[in-house]
Amino acid sequence: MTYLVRGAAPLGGEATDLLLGDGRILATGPDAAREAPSDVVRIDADGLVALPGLVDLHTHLREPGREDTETVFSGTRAAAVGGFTAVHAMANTQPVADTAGVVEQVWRLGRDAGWVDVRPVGAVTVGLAGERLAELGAMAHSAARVRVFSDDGKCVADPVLMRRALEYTKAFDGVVAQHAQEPRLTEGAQMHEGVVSAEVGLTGWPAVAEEAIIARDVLLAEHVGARIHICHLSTAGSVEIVRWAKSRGIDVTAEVTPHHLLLTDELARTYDPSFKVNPPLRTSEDVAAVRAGLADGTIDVVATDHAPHAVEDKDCEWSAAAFGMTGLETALSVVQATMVDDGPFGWADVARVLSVTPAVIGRVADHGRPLAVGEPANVTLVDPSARTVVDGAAHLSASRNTPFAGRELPGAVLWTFLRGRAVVRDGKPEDA
Ligand SMILES: NC(=O)N[C@@H](CC(=O)O)C(=O)O
Ligand SMILES: [Zn+2]
Ligand SMILES: [Zn+2]
Repeated sequence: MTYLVRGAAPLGGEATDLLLGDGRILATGPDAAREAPSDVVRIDADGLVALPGLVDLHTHLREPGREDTETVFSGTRAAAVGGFTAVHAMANTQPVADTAGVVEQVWRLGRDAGWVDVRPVGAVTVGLAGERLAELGAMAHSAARVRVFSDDGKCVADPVLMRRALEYTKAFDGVVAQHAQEPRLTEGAQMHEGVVSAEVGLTGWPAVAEEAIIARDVLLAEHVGARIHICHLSTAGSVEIVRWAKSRGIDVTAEVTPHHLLLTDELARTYDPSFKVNPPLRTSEDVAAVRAGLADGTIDVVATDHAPHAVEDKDCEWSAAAFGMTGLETALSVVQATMVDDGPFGWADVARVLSVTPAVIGRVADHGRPLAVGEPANVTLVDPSARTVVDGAAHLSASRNTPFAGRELPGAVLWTFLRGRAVVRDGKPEDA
């Protein structure tokens, strides 16, 4: 199938036409209509923004092990509807993705589902237990070609193991993505430690638990000469540390989640576990700092940390509930709300933090590329003028634990093309 996308604005710039076919962008501008075959499918994209397909560095797909909450199929279908064309599948599955066998299984499931490209993340340590390094090289050299390694959900707390992991991954151009949480400082913690935790009587999680690990690890990365990535950075102090590390030339990148760009610990007053997440929602000062850090490039990317959970693990009292929120289907809207409509970003900046840079960090070929002739046709068409009230029941994820339910958010993904194939049309997955 060949598609003629008429009048879309690439990266929010001047409107033009795009001809997509044979998996590639075949032509742009006046050439597109001229070169279109007679059976071309025309898409009126007036008022739509064209972006390179989004790339998520941090997605929990839950397969193998918790297929009741998400599968590779359901999660990648939700991702496509959210405008993504590639996702990194986190390693905290059951069994843990700590062998070439498991990462190849996840990679194959992703390929067979066909919604987005799935890049499995390999665990840093066996069973995420933080004791022995997993077979990092075997995962890197497997069919899944793992480049991102993370014990996400758990911190690689042992500095000797962290050092070794940085040394090994450097050898094959990989990166360790650290879930920065000093475990001794967060025992029993339920939410951000501050005024609100004291008032509602929940055990607090101090900002320093995150910041201490980031400070340690950027220094370790400098010592070893390796690159390092920081998962879901959430505090003003963390932004300062990463800014300092970058100014020193340390090869560090960092991500922020949509929920940490928009929500604060005030929401814990509701005792609604939809707002329970790791790291916890922080203060409005932290939200301002992560927005500023994303705006000035200290924070490189937005990553969803899509963390689906079963109803029984969320529909219970706060302290018994699981940590985590879904995010694939709302990420672009939250970035538009916080950084475009209410911030300094243009659409080229959105493409940078949600596609171009995550593809570079994850070493994902064919994604985050310019919308130019000859490039792979991984393209997302967005209507920035749309307004939607979020309804978890309408989401395609197998889980419903969105923290944005009932909120009106801007923007809607109308079309997602994976290598020229329309996997989402008019906002719906192609099989619907
Ligand atoms: N973010 C969360 O609150 N939970 C994640 C783990 C993680 O990202 O640390 C999960 O796997 O549920
Ligand atoms: Zn994490
Ligand atoms: Zn996570």
